[in-house]
Amino acid sequence: MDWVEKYRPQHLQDVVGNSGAVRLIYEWARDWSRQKKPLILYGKPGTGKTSSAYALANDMNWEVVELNASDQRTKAALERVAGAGSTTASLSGASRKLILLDEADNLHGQADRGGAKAIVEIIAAAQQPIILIANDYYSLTRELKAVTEPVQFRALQARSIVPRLRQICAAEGVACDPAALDDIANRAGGDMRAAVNMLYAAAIGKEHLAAGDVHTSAKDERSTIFELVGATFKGKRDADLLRMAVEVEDTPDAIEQWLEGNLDHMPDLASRAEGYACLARADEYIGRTYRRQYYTLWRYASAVMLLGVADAAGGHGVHGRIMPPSRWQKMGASKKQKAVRAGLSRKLSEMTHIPQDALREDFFTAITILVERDPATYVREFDLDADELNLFIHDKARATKVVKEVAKEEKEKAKKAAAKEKAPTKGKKSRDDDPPADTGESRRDPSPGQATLF
Ligand SMILES: Nc1ncnc2c1ncn2[C@@H]1O[C@H](COP(=O)(O)OP(=O)(O)OP(=O)(O)O)[C@@H](O)[C@H]1O
Repeated sequence: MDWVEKYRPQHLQDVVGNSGAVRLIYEWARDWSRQKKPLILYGKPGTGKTSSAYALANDMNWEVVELNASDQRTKAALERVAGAGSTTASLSGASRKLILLDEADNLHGQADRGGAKAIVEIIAAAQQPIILIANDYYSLTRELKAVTEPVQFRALQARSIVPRLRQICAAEGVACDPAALDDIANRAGGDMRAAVNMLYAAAIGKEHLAAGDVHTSAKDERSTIFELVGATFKGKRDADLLRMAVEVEDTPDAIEQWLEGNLDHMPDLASRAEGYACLARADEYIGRTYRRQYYTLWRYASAVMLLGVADAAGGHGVHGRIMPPSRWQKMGASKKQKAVRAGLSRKLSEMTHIPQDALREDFFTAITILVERDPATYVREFDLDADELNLFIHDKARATKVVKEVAKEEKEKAKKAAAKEKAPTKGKKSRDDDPPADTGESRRDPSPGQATLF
């Protein structure tokens, strides 16, 4: 089992740092009543938000019901677990149910805005304690902020991280040089998950961890995804593949996309089919990992896909160059990007009446080329915000600038149009052929250019 999961805090008192936040959570739970607002734990990754929620439930003897796949978070599902009809006691004898909603910045998932509103209403009137988790508080909707209580988790100090690493080393029987632990803690950037992962990569299989060991396993010298994909198709030893999978920065779902992209080019149909079957199986584990927040399953996902694809490829190597996944697949890297990508796909699909999957598969590259050539025009055509534009041009500063400039132009146009309307019409010949003022709404009509494009 990897150490991140093995050493997840079981009780609130095991949570390192953020003592104010932990106390707040405990007091909220101790005096919980229906009048209390749900909590939103927010802050940087790897600071203990999810762990604290689980530790709290454990300390309070509450059962955890986690709804974190967007398709589970329908109004009906939430109503069932949190609404008026939900019972307090559970079958397991736990006194209450703690409802956990991760990715609160993408609360409504597939639902439209109306669905999101309904979900916020259920949260506000919940009959069970609810904890939401988010990275960025400022990306949450105003409605959600109004019905919840924020609890911030700050990046951890290196001096708080070191004792935890020391404990883990002691439990694993690894003698450690204090300078090695200081080094890891300083590199982790306040993220305990990153620190524990670095410790694992540096210390696994060793009896003694020296300062130099950390350097050799540090970020820059760890295996890259290119090396991992190459090694898989060449059929490197199982143990090496699994070690490399721990070292690369990418999550198993990203590794899966890389393998899939390269499987596509394998000439032998039977081997390709065998490889896809392994990816499908791994995908089930990945889905379950996210749904249950049970990260041990990630290990199975990695093992199934790497060893399975290595077997299918039969050591013949990658056919041609190692290819990164397609632009569209790569965009799914972070939670926030996923939400932006899903929103964009939905929006473009509604505007163009092309199903989302066809848009992604057949039109995305063409749209990208057009947007890259003339971002301002497509910000207007597709009503893109800066995050959406950034998905195409991969330059956040430029995307923000373009979107701001377009908004400014639009505002000026609207102002001019309003002034024109107010101006006395006396003496002015009414002209039916005057172009209509450019209101925001007209932007949604497909232009002739769009019609030919799609
Ligand atoms: N404050 C902490 N004390 C002890 N261990 C921690 C702490 N924060 C994180 N960890 C370690 O990192 C792992 C991940 O932590 P957790 O899932 O709670 O982070 P998170 O803040 O919810 O991150 P994310 O925003 O990425 O979901 C835990 O399993 C544990 O090993």
